[in-house]
Amino acid sequence: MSSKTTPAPASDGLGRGLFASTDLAIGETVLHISTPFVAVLDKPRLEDTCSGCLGKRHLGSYENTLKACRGCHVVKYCDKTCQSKDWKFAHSLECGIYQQLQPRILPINARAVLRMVLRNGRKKYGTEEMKLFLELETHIKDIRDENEAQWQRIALCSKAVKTYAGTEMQEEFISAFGAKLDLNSFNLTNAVYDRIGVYLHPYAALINHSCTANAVVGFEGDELYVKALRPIAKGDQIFISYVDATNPYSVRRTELRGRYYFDCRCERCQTESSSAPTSSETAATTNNHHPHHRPIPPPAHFPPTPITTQPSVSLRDELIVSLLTQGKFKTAFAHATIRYTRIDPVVYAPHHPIRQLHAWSLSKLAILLSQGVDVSHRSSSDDDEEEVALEKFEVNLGLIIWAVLGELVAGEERACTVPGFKGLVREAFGQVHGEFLAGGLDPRAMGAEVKREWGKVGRLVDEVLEREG
Ligand SMILES: C[S@@+](CC[C@H](N)C(=O)[O-])C[C@H]1O[C@@H](n2cnc3c(N)ncnc32)[C@H](O)[C@@H]1O
Repeated sequence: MSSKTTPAPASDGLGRGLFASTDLAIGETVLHISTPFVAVLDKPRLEDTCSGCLGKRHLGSYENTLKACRGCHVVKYCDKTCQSKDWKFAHSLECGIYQQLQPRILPINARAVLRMVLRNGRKKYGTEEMKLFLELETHIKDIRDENEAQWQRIALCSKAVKTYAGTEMQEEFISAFGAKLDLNSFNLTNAVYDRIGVYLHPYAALINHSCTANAVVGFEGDELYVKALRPIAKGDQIFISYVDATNPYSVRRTELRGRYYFDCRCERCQTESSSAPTSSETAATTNNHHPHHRPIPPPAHFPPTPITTQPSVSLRDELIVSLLTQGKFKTAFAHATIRYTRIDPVVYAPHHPIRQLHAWSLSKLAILLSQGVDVSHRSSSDDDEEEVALEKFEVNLGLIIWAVLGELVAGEERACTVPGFKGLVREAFGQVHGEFLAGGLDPRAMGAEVKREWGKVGRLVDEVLEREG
C-alpha cells in the first residue's frame, strides 16, 4: 500500500476519516492499494472476467478465452499465473464448497463473506489489517431498525456461510462481517468504469463522503487508486462521493440514508436542502429512473429541464447506449458530442474520470464512423425515427478524433483516471497521430482547421438540441 494520508477522528459526527499527510495536486495518487481485503465478481462477470487479475490483463474489454477452474467450474482465469495467484489468496479454501453447490452459485455478498471468513480462519489476514476491519462501522442497529429486508438477508447469508465454511465463528459475528461489507465496500469497476463486482479494504473504507468530493476512486484489476480531483492541502480531510453527485439533493439524501445510514450535512446539501423540491416533485424525478415505467411528464407549469440537470443527464447517457445497440451510430455521435461539449463541462470537475471516459467513448464512436462502419441501422416497425444527417455538416472526423484524444493525452498528468486507461488513450492517440503524419499532414500545425471542424460540430449540436425543444 502507498498512501499520502493519515487516519484520524473527523469532526461533525463523521467517525474516523483519512487526512492528507502532504499537499496534493490534481490527479495525484492519494492512496494506492495493490491487494484487496476481499474482491469478488458479479455473477455474469465470472464468465468473462478473470478471477485472478480481475481484468487487469484485458483492460476495459471482456475475454471469451478464459479457462474455468477444473475443480468448481465457477471461476475462470487468463492462465496459470492468474489461477495460482487466486488459489493462494483464497480459492483453495472455497473451491470444494463451490463444487458441492454446483450448478448453484452463491450470491455475490455471500461469496465475499465466505472468503473473508475462510481467510480469517486460516489466519491469512495481517493483525493490523484485521484490527482495522474489526473497527469498521456496521450500523447494525440502524439496519435492524430501518431495513428489515437487509437484516434478513445478512442473517440468512451468515447462516449459510457458517454451514458451508464449517466454522466455529458465531452467526452474529459473521453477520457483522456482512454488515461491514454492505456499509464499507466499493463498486469494483473495470478500467472503463463498468461495474464488475464488489471490493473492500478497511483502510480505503475510512474515507468519508461529501457531495463536493475532493477525490475519486478507480480500479485497475484488483488494484485500488484514489486520485485528487482538486488541490488538497496537507491536513485536509479526503472526501469521495458515495453516490452519483450529479443527482439532486432529495435523491442523494435518500440513497445515503438508505445505504449508509447518515444524513449528509455538507455545504452543498445545506444550501440545496433549503431549495429542495416538494415531495410530489421528488416523486416525478425518482420515477423517471424506474426501469419499468415510462418517464412521468412534468406538470405543464414546470420550466423545461436544463440539459445539465438530472434526470436529463442520466437519460442522455441511457439514450446513447440505446442508440449504439440499435446501430444508430450517427445519432449516438451527435448525443455523445452534446454530452462532451455542453454537459460534462458543467456537471463534472475538469479531470473527473467520468468526463475522461465520455471523451474516450466519443473518440471511439468517431473512429467507428470514420472507418465507414455499416451505419444503416436495423429498422423495426415502432422505430421510424430518422438518423441525424451527419453528412450534411461535412465534419472532418479525423481532426475531431485527433483533437479529443490529444486533449486527453495533454491533460494526462492531472487526469484522475487509472494508469491502464491512460495507456489505452495514449496508444489510440499515437495511432491517429501516426496516420496523419503518414498521410503527409501534421495536425499540430492545423489549429485553424481543427477550430473550423469544432464550429461544424457546434452547429450539429445546436440543431439536435433545438429539435429537442
Ligand atoms: C465507509 S464508512 C467511512 C468511515 C467511518 N467514518 C468510520 O469511522 O469507520 C461510512 C460511514 O461513515 C460515516 N460517514 C461518512 N461520511 C459521512 C458524512 N458526510 N456525514 C456523516 N457521516 C458520514 C457514516 O456513518 C457512514 O455510514
